[in-house]
Order: sequence, then structure tokens, then C-alpha cells
Amino acid sequence: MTLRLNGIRFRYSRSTTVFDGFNLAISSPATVLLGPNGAGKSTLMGIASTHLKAERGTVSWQDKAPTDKRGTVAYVRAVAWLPQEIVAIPGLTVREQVAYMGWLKGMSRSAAWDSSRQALERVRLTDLADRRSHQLSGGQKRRMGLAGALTHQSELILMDEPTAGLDPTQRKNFRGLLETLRGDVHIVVSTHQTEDLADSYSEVVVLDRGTVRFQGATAEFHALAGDIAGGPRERAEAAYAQLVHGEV
Ligand SMILES: Nc1ncnc2c1ncn2[C@@H]1O[C@H](COP(=O)(O)OP(=O)(O)OP(=O)(O)O)[C@@H](O)[C@H]1O
Repeated sequence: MTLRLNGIRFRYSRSTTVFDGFNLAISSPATVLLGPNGAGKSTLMGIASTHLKAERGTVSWQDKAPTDKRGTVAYVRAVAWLPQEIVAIPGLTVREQVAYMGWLKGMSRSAAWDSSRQALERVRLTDLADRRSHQLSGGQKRRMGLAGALTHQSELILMDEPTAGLDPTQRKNFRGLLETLRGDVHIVVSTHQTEDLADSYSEVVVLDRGTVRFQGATAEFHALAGDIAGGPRERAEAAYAQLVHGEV
């Protein structure tokens, strides 16, 4: 199962080229995409999720590619995207919003409704299923977004800074939740915080100024730290500092 971006060129404007001739293939079931502010992580996720259109290049997941209408339907059903801000839809309950996300991806209303129950259980939101979605906290909204992706049985979930703005306990809980998805769905999680780099990720990609600075197993990444004293967090920070010298 591989996400491929080939020969991507993307500019926001004439003077803001984020990617030019960019290539990346991600096959690991749990990948963390690390990079400083402005590295291009959100843009990359936007392109991979089809929310942003590259000027050149191709994107694919396995045998699915958003090249025509039919291909796009199959692709977006398989590849879900959780933006940094999960917007609550006014008037909908949590379960309705989760089911709606399944319907948007082409499920029938009844299939989406049925599937939403199990998805909410998986993200531990069953107790809040009948609450209005705008009443959820930031962390709960992210879990609701994740439930939406699970409702339509995504094969790959791209998550843009899913722990940003959460307090340390919520961050830990969210990371624990991601671990429970292991084996069922591939995940790519972007972050600029090395502390998010838990052992549960099998691969690390470091992006800086639209370029891949490192791609490899988590252990290989930690090995870049050399012989420094300290735990995994200190090692991750030291490894990251070897690769990225800009803003953190
Ligand atoms: N809507 C936009 N218009 C113009 N330039 C943009 C826009 N969004 C992002 N950029 C620029 O594109 C580059 C990549 O931004 P991007 O948001 O992808 O980085 P990021 O790695 O996700 O950063 P962060 O960790 O701060 O979210 C940056 O130079 C940024 O200023």
C-alpha cells in the first residue's frame, strides 16, 4: 500500500513555490511527517488529499489516482484528510456529522448512519453522539473527524497537526487512540513537534522548505542523534536538529 507523489510542482503565487519536482513514496502503515513551520506539510497533505491541485505531477494511492471523476471518487473514498481545524456543522449532532462525512464520500445514508455508530465507539465518543457537534472541545472535534474517516472505511488517513492546541493529556490520549488504529488503516501524521514522535510510528519523513531531508525507519532517525544522553524525546530533538536548522 503506497502513497505516491511524483514530479509535483505547486505554487500559491508566482513568488511562493512550495514544491518543484517533488517526489515522495510512503508505504509504512504509520508515518510521521516532521518539519518546521512553513516546510510544506499542510500543502503536501492538501495535494495528497486532492484539496489542492498541483500544477504538475501525479498523486496515487495503490491503484487509485484522482485523474478523472471516477478515479477521484474512488481515491477520496480511500484517502481521508483531517485538516487542522475540524469545523462543526451547525445544527448537526456528533453522530449526524460523522454519518454525513460518510455520505459525502459516496455511502448511502443508511450505510453511513449504521457505520457511524461503530466509528464513534472506536474514537470513544459514543457518550457524546447526541450532543451538537459545535459543543465539542478541540480534542473531541478531532476525534469526531477521525470517526468520519473511519465511517467510510478509509485505507489511508492524512492528519494535519492533529495534536496542535491540545493540552498534554489530550495529546497523549490522541496518540493512544492512533495506536489503536494500527493494522486497520494507514496513517500519515504531520507535526512540527518532535515530542509527537512516539515509537508507534514506523517511519519518519522530515520535510524542510519543500524538500525531503530524511526518510527512514524511526530507529534510523533516532540514530542520527549519535551518542547523546537522554530518552527518546531528547534523541528525537537532537536528530531533528541535525537535519533542520531553521525555525522550529
Ligand atoms: N494560502 C497560502 N497563500 C500563500 N502562501 C501560502 C499559503 N499557505 C501556505 N503558504 C506558504 O507555503 C509554504 C508552505 O506552507 P505550509 O502551510 O504547507 O507549511 P507547514 O509545514 O504546514 O507549516 P505549519 O507547521 O506552520 O503548519 C510557506 O512558505 C507558507 O507561507
